Amino acid sequence: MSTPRALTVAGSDSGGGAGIQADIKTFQELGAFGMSAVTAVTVQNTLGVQGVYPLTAAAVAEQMEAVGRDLGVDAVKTGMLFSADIIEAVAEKIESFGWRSVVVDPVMIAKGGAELLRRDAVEALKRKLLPLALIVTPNIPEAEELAGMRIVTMGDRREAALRIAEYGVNMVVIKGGHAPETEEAVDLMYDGTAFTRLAGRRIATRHTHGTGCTFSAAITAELAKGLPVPEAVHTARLYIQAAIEDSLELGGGSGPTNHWAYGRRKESLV
Ligand SMILES: Nc1ncnc2c1ncn2[C@@H]1O[C@H](COP(=O)(O)OP(=O)(O)O)[C@@H](O)[C@H]1O
Ligand SMILES: Cc1ncc(COP(=O)(O)O)c(N)n1
Repeated sequence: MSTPRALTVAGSDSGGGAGIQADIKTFQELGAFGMSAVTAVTVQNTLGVQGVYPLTAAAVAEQMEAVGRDLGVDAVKTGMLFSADIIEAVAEKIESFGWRSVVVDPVMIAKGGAELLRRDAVEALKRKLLPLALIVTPNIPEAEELAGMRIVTMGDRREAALRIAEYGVNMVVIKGGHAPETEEAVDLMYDGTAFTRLAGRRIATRHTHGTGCTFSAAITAELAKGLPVPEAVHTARLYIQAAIEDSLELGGGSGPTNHWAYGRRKESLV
C-alpha cells in the first residue's frame, strides 16, 4: 500500500498545541505522512499569542511547490493564512496541482483574541479559496463572518451553512465548541443536501487550545488515506473528543489537547 501523504499550509505555534505542530502530530497519529508549508511564525504559549511574523506569499508558494512536485500530496489542509496575498498564492498552487482533497479551516482569531487573518483578507478567503475546498470547518464566529449573519440557534447554523456552501464548497461543518454551555458539543455538517448532527459529551475544561486545528488535521489525514468525507469527519470527531478528554494539563493558560489519546485508547482495546 502506498503511504498516505498529508500537507498542512498553516502558521507555526511555538507552544505546540495549534497550527503546524498540532497538524503534524495528528497526521502522524492517524497514519499519514505529514508535510508543511509555513505561512507565519507565531510566538505563542498557553497564555496567548505574543508575536506574529508572516512569511512572504512567494515563500509559502515555494514550499507547496517543493513538496507537491517531489513527494506528492494526497490531501491538503489550510489553517492560519494571515493575508490576502498568501491566500491567493495558496489557491493558485492548489489549482495548478489539481488537488481535490482540500480541507479549509478558516482560522481568523486565536482563542485569546489575536488576529491570525487580516480583516482585509476575508474576501479573498471567500472568493479564492472556498471554491477549491472539499470541506470547510468554521467555528461559530468564523461561520458568522463567512455567512454575514449572527448565529444563535441551530436554525441559524443551518442557514449559515447554506450561505457558506454558495461559495462553491462541497461540505460545511460548523463546529460547536463556542456554542453556549450545554451537556453536548455539537458540530453541524451540511453535505449539499442534508444536515447531520455530530454530538459528543462537552468536557468542562480550559485546555482547548488547538482543537479546531486538530479536528481539521484529523479530517485531512483520513482523506489522505482515501476515506470518504463523512467517515473522515466521524473519525476526526472521535479523535478530538479523546484529545480533549485526556487533557495534558500543560501551561498556565489554555493548554493543548492530547494528540496521543485516540491512538492509546485504540491500542488498549486490542
Ligand atoms: N469543551 C469541549 N468538549 C468537547 N468537544 C469540544 C469542546 N470544545 C470544542 N470541542 C470540539 O472540538 C472541535 C473544535 O471546535 P471549536 O472549539 O468550535 O473550534 P475552534 O478551535 O476552531 O474554535 C469541534 O469538534 C468541537 O465540537
Ligand atoms: C498558528 C496558529 N494557528 C491556529 C490557531 C488557532 O487555534 P484554535 O484551534 O485553538 O482556534 C492558533 N492559535 N495558532
